[in-house]
Amino acid sequence: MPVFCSHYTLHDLGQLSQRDDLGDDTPVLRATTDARTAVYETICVPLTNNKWKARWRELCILNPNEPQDKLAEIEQRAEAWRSKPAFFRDEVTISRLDEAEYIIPLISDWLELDAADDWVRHDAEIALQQELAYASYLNTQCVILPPPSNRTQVGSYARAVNACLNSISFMELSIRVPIYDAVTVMQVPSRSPSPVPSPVEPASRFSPASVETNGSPPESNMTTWEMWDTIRTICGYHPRLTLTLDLTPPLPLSSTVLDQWQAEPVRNLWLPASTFIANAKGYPVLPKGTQSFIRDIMKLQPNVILSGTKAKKHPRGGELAYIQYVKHLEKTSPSIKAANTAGTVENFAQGYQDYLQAPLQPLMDNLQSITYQTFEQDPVKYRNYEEAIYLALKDRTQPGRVTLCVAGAGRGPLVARALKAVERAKADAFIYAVEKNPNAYVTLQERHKTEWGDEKVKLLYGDMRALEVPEQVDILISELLGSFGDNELSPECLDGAMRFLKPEGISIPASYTAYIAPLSSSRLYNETRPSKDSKSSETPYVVMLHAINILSDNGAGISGTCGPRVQECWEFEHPRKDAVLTEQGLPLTNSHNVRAAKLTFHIPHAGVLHGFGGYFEAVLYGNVGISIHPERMALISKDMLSWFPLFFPLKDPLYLPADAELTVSVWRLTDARKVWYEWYAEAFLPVPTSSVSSPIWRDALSPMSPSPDSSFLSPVASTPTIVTSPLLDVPHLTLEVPGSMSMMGDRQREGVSLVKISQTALHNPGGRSSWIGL
Ligand SMILES: C[S@@+](CC[C@H](N)C(=O)[O-])C[C@H]1O[C@@H](n2cnc3c(N)ncnc32)[C@H](O)[C@@H]1O
Repeated sequence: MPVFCSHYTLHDLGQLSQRDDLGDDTPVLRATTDARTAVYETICVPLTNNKWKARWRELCILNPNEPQDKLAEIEQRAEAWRSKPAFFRDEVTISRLDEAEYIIPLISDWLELDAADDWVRHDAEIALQQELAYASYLNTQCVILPPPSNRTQVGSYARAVNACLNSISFMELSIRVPIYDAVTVMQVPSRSPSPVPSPVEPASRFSPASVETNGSPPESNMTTWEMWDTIRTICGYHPRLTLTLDLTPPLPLSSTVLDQWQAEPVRNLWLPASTFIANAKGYPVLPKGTQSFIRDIMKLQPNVILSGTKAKKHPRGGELAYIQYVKHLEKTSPSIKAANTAGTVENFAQGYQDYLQAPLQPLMDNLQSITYQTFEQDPVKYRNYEEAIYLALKDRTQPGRVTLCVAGAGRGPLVARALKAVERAKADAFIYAVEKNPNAYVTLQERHKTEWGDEKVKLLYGDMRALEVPEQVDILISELLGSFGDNELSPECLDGAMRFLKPEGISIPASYTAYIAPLSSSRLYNETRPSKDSKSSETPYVVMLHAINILSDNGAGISGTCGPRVQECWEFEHPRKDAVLTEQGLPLTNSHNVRAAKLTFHIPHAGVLHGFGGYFEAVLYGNVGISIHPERMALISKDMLSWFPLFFPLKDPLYLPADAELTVSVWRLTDARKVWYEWYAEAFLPVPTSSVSSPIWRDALSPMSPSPDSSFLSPVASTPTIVTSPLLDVPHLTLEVPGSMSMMGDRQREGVSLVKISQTALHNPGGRSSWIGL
């Protein structure tokens, strides 16, 4: 549940201090009582007051027009302060420990950590350390830092914050960042102390207004998200660095640009009364775009800080109308509603969001009963399997007894569903149930004795790749699927089981397909980063993806060659026709289960790539399937609980500018003992050909590439490397557009080259960090 917080300004506290009924209360204590009576949980107050601001300015911003002896005296005092920074009691708003209990302190917003002037930055950093040390002493959990305002000095701001993070333990530093691009570059910082006369050499600290003339960097047009990205990157993705997203600026027309924030550690939303508009009755409401942004971001459960609500900006409703309205948005947030509805994945996954789990190895390991029990809670998977078996039975034209085999029966739920389907189809059927887990086999024996009986079911104990079955069957049913389809070795196990399927027999599932999408998620990056364990960033994890953003869209990109937002890697079909078999009907090698994919994604907005989401979709029989594909799961197997996606991490984040084209290579590889995945990515930026002197043309298409038009050359040495769009890479360098592509603006593609801008390492070569045992 988000915590609601009321912002009190120094002016508000000043007014409270004038009240006759204050008694023993301080203004902060009274503000806390008032807010908590009015359904807020906490209050947010400036940590310091104008007395501190005046002292700091007096010490740190010198006026060169002052007489020399006065300047020398101030400098003495300033040095004394720098050597032992401390507050006087009347410079802080919270001087009693009991005042601090329900407080989120705001660090002084006039501190210019990003001032253009070196001295101002230097002294602002000392003051920041002083304020943070005091807030930490007060035992506050989180403080809010003012936003950077001078984008050319964001690096200095971030360096100072990083120094504070490393010197102060426990406390979270939350940077207030405007949600959208409303901050302008300031040649003269707006928070600069009072106007000062022109500078005198050499003491540049005399004047913050004198800056950014000679040799200063050009004005930056960073978006606010890029500004945040710079800060958190400089701070090394510090786990105690969070965001206070300021909703003061109006939102952009395109909401997808705001999706970036979904993947960030948003701790607080700063929501001023001025963002609200009055509805027809005069009550405060939010514009449509802001409503839907807040509903979406509620899945991160940020605290909501309401500001300026006492100012009577809107004719009706009073102060409480704002909080009531935001609470209504929270209640109607799709993710909160889903989380509160029994039977949904979101409800089932409570507590598992973004929690990394090692994928199961059901072939190598024997599963625990509790794991089977968790599978068996899934209402959708078994329903769809039953339906697929039922349809397969109904479609049969041959008369007589039908034989089925459940390969990998576990504790027997698919045997029970197969029996139900047989009953519904009124078929004469016999079922073999194969299982290699000796412990689950006891449960199977129990159910066989008490529920199923010899007439309907025969149990077979052993590995389906080696076991002999008394007769070939008509329908082979299995569920050996992982989050990426083939990652629990279904292809290898079913290769072994195909011996006991009749030549014209049916496999349920008939096929399964692996998909990936490029993801941003600072949380998952933090969990898998190499500093913890070098293997951790080369291991695919099962994870209920939550605070993430899929960076790609369905656009073809400027080159016209990008695929959809979530793309297919490869497919496995059963029964399969391509393997060379031994006399025993087993494949000679596992080469036919090797796969490779090279996929190109369009990245519409700047973002940081932290890894890939891995998903699968399976055709069970006919039009019955199961899917965790993010865009199709609701249509194919809504509320199916058995699989969370896979996350393929990257060791290092890869920054992608807007309109970049990302080429991702993934391999499924194998030797005699194991199967593993390797992956890497390259980023390209389309530029007009005229600006490219000599493009390096790509080689012929790789024979491994499943889709010829998504293949790129392997990286070449020089940086930046220039390659052409795959579409342009045809014999004689003529532009031949395949039929499906010809709709994409040829005008755009003509004259467009792709400049390579970055690349990741190859992850998990040879399966050195993660593999699945055969
Ligand atoms: C994912 S579980 C599914 C269990 C059950 N069919 C269900 O749907 O609840 C896969 C089962 O297949 C078994 N299994 C995996 N590989 C096998 C093999 N090569 N031979 C026999 N059983 C196998 C595992 O022990 C496990 O019980």
